[in-house]
Amino acid sequence: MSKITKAACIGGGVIGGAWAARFILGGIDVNMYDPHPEAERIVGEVMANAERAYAMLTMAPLPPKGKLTFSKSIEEAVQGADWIQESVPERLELKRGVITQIDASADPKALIGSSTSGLMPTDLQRDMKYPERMFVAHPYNPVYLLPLAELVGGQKTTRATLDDAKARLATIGMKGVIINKEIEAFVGDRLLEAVWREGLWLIKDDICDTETLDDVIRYSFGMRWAQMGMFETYRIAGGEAGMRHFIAQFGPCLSWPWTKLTDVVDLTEELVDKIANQSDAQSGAYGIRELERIRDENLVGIMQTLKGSNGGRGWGAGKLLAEFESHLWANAPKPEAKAGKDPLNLLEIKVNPSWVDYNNHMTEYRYTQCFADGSDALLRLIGVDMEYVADGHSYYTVESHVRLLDEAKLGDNLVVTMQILPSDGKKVHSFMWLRRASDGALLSTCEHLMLHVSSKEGKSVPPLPSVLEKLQPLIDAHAGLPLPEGAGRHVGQKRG
Ligand SMILES: NC(=O)C1=CN([C@@H]2O[C@H](COP(=O)(O)OP(=O)(O)OC[C@H]3O[C@@H](n4cnc5c(N)ncnc54)[C@H](O)[C@@H]3O)[C@@H](O)[C@H]2O)C=CC1
Ligand SMILES: C[N+](C)(C)CC(=O)CC(=O)[O-]
Repeated sequence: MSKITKAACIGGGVIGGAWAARFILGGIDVNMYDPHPEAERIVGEVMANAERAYAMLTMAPLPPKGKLTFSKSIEEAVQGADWIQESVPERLELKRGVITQIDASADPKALIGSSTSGLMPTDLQRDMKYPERMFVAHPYNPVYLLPLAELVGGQKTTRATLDDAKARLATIGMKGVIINKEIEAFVGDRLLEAVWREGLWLIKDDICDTETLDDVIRYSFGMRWAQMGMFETYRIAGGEAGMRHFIAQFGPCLSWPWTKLTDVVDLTEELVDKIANQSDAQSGAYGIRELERIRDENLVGIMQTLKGSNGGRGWGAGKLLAEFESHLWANAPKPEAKAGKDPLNLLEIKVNPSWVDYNNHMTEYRYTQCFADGSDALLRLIGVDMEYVADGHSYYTVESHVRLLDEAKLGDNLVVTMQILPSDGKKVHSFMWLRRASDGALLSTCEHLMLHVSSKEGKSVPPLPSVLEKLQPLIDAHAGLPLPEGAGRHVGQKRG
């Protein structure tokens, strides 16, 4: 599969900095050019928030981080890059000049994406020598978490360029959506501008203030839109008769009309003051980076929930996250099952902010998650991968007993180790320990029982030989070990 091996980011503000973070956390080296005197600080702060977000987002093994280098010119930045992302301010002349400069210095085969929110790619590629490789890759803020990029070609862009861009974006967890025809503001910003335009009228006309307007969005259709778009949502709203009934009922309202969409609000100084003051009253208690972190935690939670939706198959951005994680696992170095008398070292995990509860320590079900992920790590070790599961074989957990012995705190690095208790492969009985990495303190234990099943036959069966030949040496190596303290306990039994 084609991938991005080296990227250049031209412009490192809100969007360019976050593109750089997406590339770097995807294991890609980035050359950045931005003449802003504080570009390194700004990109560094975006990078820190992005790393924090990824630690919450996924347990899958990210590749080693790419290297970030600041360049002194566009010419220097684009050397060796096979993906160049332009993210300079939204002014046609400036962007066209920058893109023409990139074109003149870059490898003629390198792809050149523009982050423009609405300019036409045909206008941007006008002066290029190799315009066929230039397109709009319009992302959404924050680029390191939101996976969409609208891919829009100009008159001289080839279809192969757009297909290639889409395939490469998939390797960094992004969904490239190819837009059929070029149009100002593409699809997303056309929709957003309609809502934004109407919102400005509602504030100007004192129908509501900024906080009320935002509450209307976030307590209602904002949540719906994270998981289904407008058409799927309205299909459901049509009841059993679906979309046709919905249009029959609400179509006529469009001409009443309920919007002022054709009118543009005059952004007078008075209106800008009004909006800015209301916005300060609404959110001024938080700094921008703080708001970014809150936003990121919420987005991570939404994506993780969507990953578990639809009977575990995932939905929308959550399905994409699951596919990205499979890609990461498939590309990670394969762990080897080393048989020996020591407990198996299975997993290292960091306690992230969304795991901490009102008692200010890791909430109880996350202990269980650590052990579930620990037993998944054992399964990877013995060759139970997605292919094996797709073939109709798997292990199901049938029993587990977790003891909470000490508190895991925000930011702690945790380690899961395992001793395999007497088992025959069809049954895997184990004992796991969760320890704090810094001082080895024991925080929790779990006694755990899994059965190997044939999902086609709906019953427990022995594992296939390919798995048993990796598992048996581990079982044998631990066979003579004494039972760990805590194994075989019942709930409420005194320690000792
Ligand atoms: N902010 C947003 O929510 C989104 C913005 N975009 C698009 O991304 C692009 C950048 O927007 P932002 O990052 O928000 O702007 P920004 O103002 O945060 O960043 C622009 C950066 O470009 C740098 N710059 C200016 N001239 C340059 C040059 N000649 N060469 C290299 N760097 C130069 C500036 O120093 C600045 O750091 C725009 O096209 C915008 O429409 C796209 C999606 C969302
Ligand atoms: C406001 N904006 C036009 C720059 C917004 C975008 O382009 C996309 C986004 O992230 O909302």
